[in-house]
Amino acid sequence: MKLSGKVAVVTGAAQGLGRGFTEAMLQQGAKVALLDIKVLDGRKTTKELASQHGQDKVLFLPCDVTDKGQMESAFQQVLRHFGQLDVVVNNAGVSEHGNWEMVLDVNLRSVIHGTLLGLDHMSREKGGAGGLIINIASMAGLLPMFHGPVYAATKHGVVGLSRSYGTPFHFALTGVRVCAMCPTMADTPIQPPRVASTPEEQLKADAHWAYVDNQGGLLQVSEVVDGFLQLVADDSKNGAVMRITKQKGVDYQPYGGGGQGVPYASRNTRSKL
Ligand SMILES: NC(=O)c1ccc[n+]([C@@H]2O[C@H](COP(=O)([O-])OP(=O)(O)OC[C@H]3O[C@@H](n4cnc5c(N)ncnc54)[C@H](O)[C@@H]3O)[C@@H](O)[C@H]2O)c1
Ligand SMILES: CCCCC/C=C\C=C\[C@H](O)C/C=C\C/C=C\CCCC(=O)O
Repeated sequence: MKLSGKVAVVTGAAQGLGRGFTEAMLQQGAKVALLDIKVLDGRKTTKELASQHGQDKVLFLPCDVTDKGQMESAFQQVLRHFGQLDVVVNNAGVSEHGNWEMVLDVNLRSVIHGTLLGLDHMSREKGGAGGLIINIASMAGLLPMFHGPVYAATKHGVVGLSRSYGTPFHFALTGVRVCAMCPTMADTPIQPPRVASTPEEQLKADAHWAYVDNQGGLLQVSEVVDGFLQLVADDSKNGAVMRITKQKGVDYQPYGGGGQGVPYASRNTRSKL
């Protein structure tokens, strides 16, 4: 997809990877709605981006992605403000912590909801023009993570969701590509400090940073953004799961076939479009 003239929604856009994706899309001529629960940071980021790219190119909407009403209202406001929607980036996420239900709500439930809203507004079968949904998973969506079992479970869920909506069966109806990105550890505020406040936390932090150092350090946000732009540009990628690591850079998780809905989509669904 060429981004010039397109409209995107990015959740968790106030900082980190979400800010990076937003900035990159603005540079390529898109307009972007930034959604985040951090209102002060979101406003500050949006102001900075507006001064570089133009006030008419950005819109900040305070939004807790776990609140279904707030998400629905945010999507409505984007359509009212910009008049169209072409790209949804479900990026907001939190790392593992004591409240596992909250990790599940932010990292998986809200991504499912954001995907369904994106499909509602962009699907050809519902009068939309088609589009692109990129769900930000993690290498923890493909590997176990000893200090993040719930985090890993949510990211595995994001990969399964994206692969399933990214099948020919759905694309024939919607014209919406759905893909997932799986970066390894990246240099954003989500990373824990090297020095923790309790011995138990220190044990985890030491193991975490030993893993990061052993992998060649943290990815820079720009390395993840480069992969993101490749995925946006390549219209042949649907249901694709992009990996980004220090060792191999950008590549795709290989999968066998199955569960694609191809015979049904080609025999029945396609002929109705
Ligand atoms: N940094 C990494 O190592 C890494 C690696 C792989 C995947 N990821 C994933 O990338 C995504 C972005 O992470 P990041 O590293 O930029 O982290 P980050 O903490 O810098 O940014 C996350 C953003 O999400 C927002 N957010 C959190 N909960 C929210 C909610 N309920 N409603 C709205 N916004 C909310 C935060 O306010 C923040 O702005 C996450 O899904 C994360 O799991 C991160
Ligand atoms: C001590 C708490 C660490 C919290 C780390 C925070 C966020 C990291 C998020 C990334 O999405 C994780 C990315 C890749 C990790 C994948 C597998 C790790 C395997 C090794 C391990 O178990 O640590």
